Amino acid sequence: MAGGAGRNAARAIDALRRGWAVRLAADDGAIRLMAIEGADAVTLAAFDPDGKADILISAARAETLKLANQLAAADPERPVQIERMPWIDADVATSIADPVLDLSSPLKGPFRARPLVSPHAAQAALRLARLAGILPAYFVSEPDGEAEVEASADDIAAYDDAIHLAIATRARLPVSASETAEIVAFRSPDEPREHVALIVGKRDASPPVVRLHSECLTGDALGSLKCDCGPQLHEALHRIADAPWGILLYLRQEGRGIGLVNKLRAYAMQDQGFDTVDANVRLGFAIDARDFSVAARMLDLLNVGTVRLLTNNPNKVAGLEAARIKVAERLPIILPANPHNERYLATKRDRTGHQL
Ligand SMILES: Nc1nc2c(ncn2[C@@H]2O[C@H](COP(=O)(O)OP(=O)(O)OP(=O)(O)O)[C@@H](O)[C@H]2O)c(=O)[nH]1
Ligand SMILES: [Zn+2]
Repeated sequence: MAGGAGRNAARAIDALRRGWAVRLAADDGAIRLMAIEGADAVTLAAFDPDGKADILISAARAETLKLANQLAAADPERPVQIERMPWIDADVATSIADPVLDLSSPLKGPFRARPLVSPHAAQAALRLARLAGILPAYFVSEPDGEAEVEASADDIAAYDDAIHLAIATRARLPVSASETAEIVAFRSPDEPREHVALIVGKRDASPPVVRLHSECLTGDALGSLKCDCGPQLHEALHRIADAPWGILLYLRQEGRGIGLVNKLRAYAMQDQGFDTVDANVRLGFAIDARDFSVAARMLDLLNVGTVRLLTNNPNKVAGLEAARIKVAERLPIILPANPHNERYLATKRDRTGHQL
């Protein structure tokens, strides 16, 4: 989709992060949005001088706000529009948007749900929030004639499609696990995240040992003990180095695809007692927002059709196979727990199907 669609989605992401209005169109209508995250009295007055804009949130957030009994069909994918009350200013809206604040700012209410103007545009809006790495919560109004940033639900749906990903460059990269490794960088004209592959060992006809590693700044770079990412990354590199050959794909899917800031919000929720699954859901995201077709595309570009996959996650196997990469073997990668990640690992085992 290089070109128009990518440009529209990129502009919409940029606009939302800056607190600017976006007009989002779908086959069933159009809406005008401003992210609640970062909104203040001034930006809100500019977006909505009459104080009439409603609020758009995820179904999960609506449930926490005790709106579930007002929803026609309890569809977890369907966003919920809350009627704007005079007492909902930018600060109250922020407490509606951000579940991390629930303990410190008990919620006002009651809230009233209203029919969605355009359910498809509203759904695209929530997807756009994940792509922008912001909370899925907006001020929403009917579009007026003003020229604004405009995007369509189709633009948003196509945004992180890996189809235009290509190899940008490659170079020798000696690493502690292997002095002869080669790094390959991938880039897409459609979106800014640059994925990399580290190829270790001498390529032969056997299927390589492959690790799909999703970015985790806290675990990979800071030595976080809350997850198993850092030790898994290093173990994977050594296991690959011990094999005839292999590839580590470093995927820029921070926080299982919700971005660093939202992951840290999920951590704040975990500080309040929620587990990793409930924290994601309460924020208004899927339990796992990753799409592994990007990894399949990278393997295609490296002319690899069959892999031996280092993972405990059956969804990674299924994701590759759905994208026509054959997984000849799944190799477990299990590391000892520590007191800080015990519960996280147990949740992966008990609630997300990890084979641990
Ligand atoms: N949203 C969210 N993301 C997290 C949390 N803890 C870790 N992550 C992210 O989860 C991802 C972990 O990815 P992987 O280790 O590749 O995948 P996995 O699903 O655990 O599967 P394995 O291949 O078995 O390790 C990284 O993107 C982390 O940033 C959390 O509590 N919340
Ligand atoms: Zn991690």
